[in-house]
Order: sequence, then structure tokens, then C-alpha cells
Amino acid sequence: MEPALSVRGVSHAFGRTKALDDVSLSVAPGSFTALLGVNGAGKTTLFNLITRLYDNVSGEIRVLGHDIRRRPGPALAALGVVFQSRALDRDLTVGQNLAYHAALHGLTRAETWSRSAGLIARVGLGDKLDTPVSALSGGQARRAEIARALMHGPRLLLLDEPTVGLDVQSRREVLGLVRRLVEVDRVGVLWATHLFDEIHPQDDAVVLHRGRVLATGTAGAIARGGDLSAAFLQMTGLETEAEA
Ligand SMILES: Nc1ncnc2c1ncn2[C@@H]1O[C@H](COP(=O)(O)OP(=O)(O)OP(=O)(O)O)[C@@H](O)[C@H]1O
Repeated sequence: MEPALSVRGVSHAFGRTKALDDVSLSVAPGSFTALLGVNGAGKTTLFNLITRLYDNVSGEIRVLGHDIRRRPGPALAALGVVFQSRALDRDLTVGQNLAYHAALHGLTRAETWSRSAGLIARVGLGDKLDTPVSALSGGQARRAEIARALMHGPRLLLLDEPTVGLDVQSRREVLGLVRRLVEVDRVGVLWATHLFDEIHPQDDAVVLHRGRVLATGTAGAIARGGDLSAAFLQMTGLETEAEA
């Protein structure tokens, strides 16, 4: 079966700064894959390449088998994304934000209304369709963003540190929602984070540090049966740097 996402030998530089250096990873269909890295690891650069905000000039990126350079249309149609910074229009209602996204993807009016009603109920905001985004809490706005990202039925969902800035209850709701999408709908998820308590031992994980992949496998295997954050600190050398 085609991976939901395949990244092979991808590098990217900003002037002399190598943000990504020969990065390879994949996300299986219906898997929750954690992209683990501290600030500056290269997570956002990778997301910007996958979504074609930056041109990918070295290596290959495929979404559901579609090369993002040669077949950008089908690749982007199979992809949903929740960026790190908030991306809803705060003056529009939740329903209007979803409808605008649906229009960009060519959904009909009927499809738009049936999908937005279904998705907004799914993310627990059934009574908020006509509420302006400015009146939502941070956690509700995140869940609305996830609903928007799902409007066109993507098979791969990218989320860039989606729980940063949320309280403990909202973090749990957002994470639970995304895990259900993986388990029930078999969406492939790439979840970028530096919050290790979000990761289960059976999750797939990729350790990215200073633009390089240091480890891939299940989080449990990477942690070698111990604590994931301790294994991460040791692997990246951050533990030694902090002691020095
Ligand atoms: N537009 C840019 N111009 C120059 N350098 C950049 C630019 N974007 C990122 N970088 C550099 O590339 C490297 C990777 O940054 P990136 O934002 O991808 O990391 P990140 O893992 O997403 O970190 P954060 O969690 O802080 O967003 C860093 O050294 C960063 O300073």
C-alpha cells in the first residue's frame, strides 16, 4: 500500500543555514506519526516543503503516491494541514471559514453544508457553526481549524505543534480528536511536537534535530523501554549541552 506520506532525501537551506539535511521519513495510512524536535529542528521547514509553500528542489516528496512537484493537484487534494500559527479568519463565523475552504477545493454548496455540519459536530462544536471565530476559546478554534482541514476529505493530515498554548483540557480534546481520526477514519497523521507526554509508546516517531533525522521507529523502541524525553535528550546531545 502507498504510504500516506513519503519523504526521500530532502534537503533545504536558507543561505548558509541547512534547515533540512537529507531527510527521509514516511507516514503509513492510518498511522499516528510523531515528528519530535525542539525549536529550530526543521519541522516547520519540512511542513512548508510538503505543502509547497517552499519549492522542494532536492529529494522527493510524495503524498498518497503523488509526487508534489509533478502532480501537485492530486497531492494537495489528498493533504490537510493545520499550521502552527492560527489561520482562521476571526471576523467570519466557523461555518463561513469552512465554506471558504470548501470553495477553494471545488466542493458544491450541497457538499459544503453537509460536510461542515457533520465535521463541526464531530469536533464537538455542533452549536458553533454561526459563531464568529473571535468568540471561540483557543481550544475550540483549534478544533474548528481541524474541521476546516478535513473539509475536502484528505487522507494525510499534517499538524504543526497544534496544542501549544492550550490548557490541559483543550490539549487532551485536540489530541483525542486526532487520534480518533487515525483509528476510525484511517487518516495518516504527522504530528509535530516537542511535548513528549502526547506520544504513546506504540506511535511511530521520527526524531529530527538540527535538520537531520536521528531515529525512526515506534516511540517505545526509540525510548528503549525507558523515558522518551530522556532518550531524546541523550540522542540529540542536549542533555550534555545543558550540563556543560
Ligand atoms: N525563513 C527563514 N530564513 C532563514 N532561516 C530560517 C527560515 N526559516 C527557518 N530558518 C532556520 O532554519 C532552521 C529550521 O527552522 P524551522 O522553523 O523549520 O524549525 P522548527 O523545528 O519548526 O522550530 P520551531 O518549533 O521554532 O518553529 C532554523 O535554524 C531556523 O533558524
